[in-house]
Amino acid sequence: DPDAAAAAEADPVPSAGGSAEGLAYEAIEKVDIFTDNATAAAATPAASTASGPLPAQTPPVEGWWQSKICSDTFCVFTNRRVANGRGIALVTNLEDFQKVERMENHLNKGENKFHESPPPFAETEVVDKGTGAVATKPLRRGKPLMSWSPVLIVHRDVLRDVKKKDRTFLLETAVSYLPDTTREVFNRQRDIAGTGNPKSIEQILLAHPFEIDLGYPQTSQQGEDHAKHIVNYPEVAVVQHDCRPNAAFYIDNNLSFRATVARRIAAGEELTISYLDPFLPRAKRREWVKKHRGLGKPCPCEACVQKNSFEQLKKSDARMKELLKLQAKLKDHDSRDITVEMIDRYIKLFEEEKLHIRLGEAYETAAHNYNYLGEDKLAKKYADMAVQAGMIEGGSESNDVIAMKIMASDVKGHYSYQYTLKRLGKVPK
Ligand SMILES: C[S@@+](CC[C@H](N)C(=O)[O-])C[C@H]1O[C@@H](n2cnc3c(N)ncnc32)[C@H](O)[C@@H]1O
Repeated sequence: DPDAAAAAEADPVPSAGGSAEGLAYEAIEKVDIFTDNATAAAATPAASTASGPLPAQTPPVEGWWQSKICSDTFCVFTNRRVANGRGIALVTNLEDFQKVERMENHLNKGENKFHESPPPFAETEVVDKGTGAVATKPLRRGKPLMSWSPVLIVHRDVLRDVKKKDRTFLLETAVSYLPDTTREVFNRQRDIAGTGNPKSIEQILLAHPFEIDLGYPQTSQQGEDHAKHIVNYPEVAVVQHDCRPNAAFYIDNNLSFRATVARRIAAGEELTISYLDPFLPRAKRREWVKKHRGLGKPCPCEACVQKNSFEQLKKSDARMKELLKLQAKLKDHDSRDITVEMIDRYIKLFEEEKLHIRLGEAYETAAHNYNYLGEDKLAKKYADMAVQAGMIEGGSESNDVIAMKIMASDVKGHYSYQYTLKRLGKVPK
């Protein structure tokens, strides 16, 4: 996909201001990297130090390890045994590395599997999109699909602050430290279609922007420090974007990526996730996809493209406008004019707009609002549905699921019961 490659080259960084030029910068040491790796040849050694190359650095078989391959405060780290031998590599600063190191027990809990074996989808060419994952059988809502621990974690500022040649070297070195099987899986995503023209690691990171935040940096001197990291899950790479996707995903407390079917998928239908916020206005979604998904073309999915009838698109825009307006009212405890019909309409709009990856939020808002009006049976029904949807969208340990379980267990005992009626002095005697 040379167009995508060119696009990524031209605009490689989701620029948050500033550039590599003019920043304090330290040349990284030239090293002979780990010899047993397949990608070493592709690595571009950065400027050598005056004293010449350092001896080879070989990570230990077990344990956390800090290489001396750094650029400024960003270094390459690894643990080749963690997550039951899957291993992990990082390019980040010492403090954020230590946060991940402390998560070892969590990383070891990664399930690292497709929930069905072989997975119920196959890699297939999708018209206008490239290689994607297509269902090989019908899949029901709620079916868990996959759970994978991360193999590469890169501080977001590496892509902004480290010079291209050096960051390429850091990234290639990090991947070279992964155990053989993991490295092979990683490298496969660089050329899924088998064109013989692999993507750079940076293109891979930007093509599928999963982000985690490791929390507020303790050593922060300036307000602009942050701990946002781009994370790679190679097995997920084949799943392409749709603004109205049929699979939901979240990153769990163990940093594992988990995907679940969000609406019924027919055999032969592409399995998709949303790479961006599905609530963005359509124009923004189109713009984003065009810029970041390569090909220089908008996303060909139904929710974005012009090839659908203009009427359909206008309807979708109108639905979103109505939905957001209703949502603002329903989320405001002080609204006085909410009716059962408005709540029903709100839910219907989610379904019509195919926002199946956000039903948890819709059902939760509905449950609260029915309860405000004293409609305890409907409140209970939607609280239960919010629990089910929340498991798909954020997992059983997510705050929303816990809160909705509590509400469902006793709707009349919940603060929201008859809240609006009481405020308006309308509580039936
Ligand atoms: C993580 S990869 C997905 C697998 C990819 N098709 C491949 O062969 O490597 C992300 C890339 O897939 C393509 N892609 C994903 N979703 C797309 C969409 N909705 N429309 C067009 N291209 C898409 C873009 O080229 C994007 O950079």
